[in-house]
Amino acid sequence: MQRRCAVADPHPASQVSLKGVSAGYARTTVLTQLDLETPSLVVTAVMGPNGSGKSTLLGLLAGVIPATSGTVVHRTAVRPAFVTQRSAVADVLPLTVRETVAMGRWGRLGFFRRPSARDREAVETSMERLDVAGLAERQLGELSGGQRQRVLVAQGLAQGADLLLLDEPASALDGAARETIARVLDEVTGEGVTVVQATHDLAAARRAGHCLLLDAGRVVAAGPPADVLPDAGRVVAPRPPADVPEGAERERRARASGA
Ligand SMILES: Nc1ncnc2c1ncn2[C@@H]1O[C@H](COP(=O)(O)OP(=O)(O)OP(=O)(O)O)[C@@H](O)[C@H]1O
Repeated sequence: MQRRCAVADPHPASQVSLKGVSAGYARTTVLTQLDLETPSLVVTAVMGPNGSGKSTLLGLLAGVIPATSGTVVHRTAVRPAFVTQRSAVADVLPLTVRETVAMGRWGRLGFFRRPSARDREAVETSMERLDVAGLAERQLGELSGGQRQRVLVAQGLAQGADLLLLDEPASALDGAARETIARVLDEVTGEGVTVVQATHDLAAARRAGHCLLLDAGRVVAAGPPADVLPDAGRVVAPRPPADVPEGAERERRARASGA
């Protein structure tokens, strides 16, 4: 496989281009022969049923899961910010909210450099935007799931990357906090950031500029939400058990519907 970072991009409209990409884990191939583009400076929503490969795709875009074949071309060489639902480091260290968000700057600081005024400003601004500045001195471990989720998004934002990858950023949130995150994601696309988020939230996907629908590790639809989301019910609906042949399942449904 090839991972290339090009500054003079032949496809400036794409933040990341995948061609014939397969990827997965030690004994499992999850993503199969993916061809896709994530458009620059918009929010892309990645949807699909449980196990369809959304998190694996984000890991691939983040560079933490290698492609086993195909090419992955990033528009720039800047390291993407990757926000997962849990942070392994923050889980084991007794960190305050401010320290957790400041971890987003570590990649820029190197080991010995002290945070500059710009680093501190990025941390404070990110906390304010995600509405967690009032929690700055609290320990991360004392927060509710929704507060914690917003802190992790603030950490991703503080990194200052041009590609922000989020794995179900709103899963533990109430309506107001969802709105805060959705608004911030919209805003940052106007500030030079491309956003890709995996989500089961249809409202978040409708609001996105671009949608990718995955099923069983393949892209089954891609495009503007209005074109892609009518298919969401079909793909998100549970599939028949693997051992039931398709024809038998069709007959079972026909009998159940009285047809
Ligand atoms: N660390 C891992 N090792 C081996 N297999 C994994 C690992 N993580 C995920 N998988 C498998 O990869 C497949 C895709 O998982 P993935 O987490 O990418 O799906 P998803 O669409 O994000 O699911 P969900 O909606 O439940 O979050 C699943 O079959 C899962 O069991």
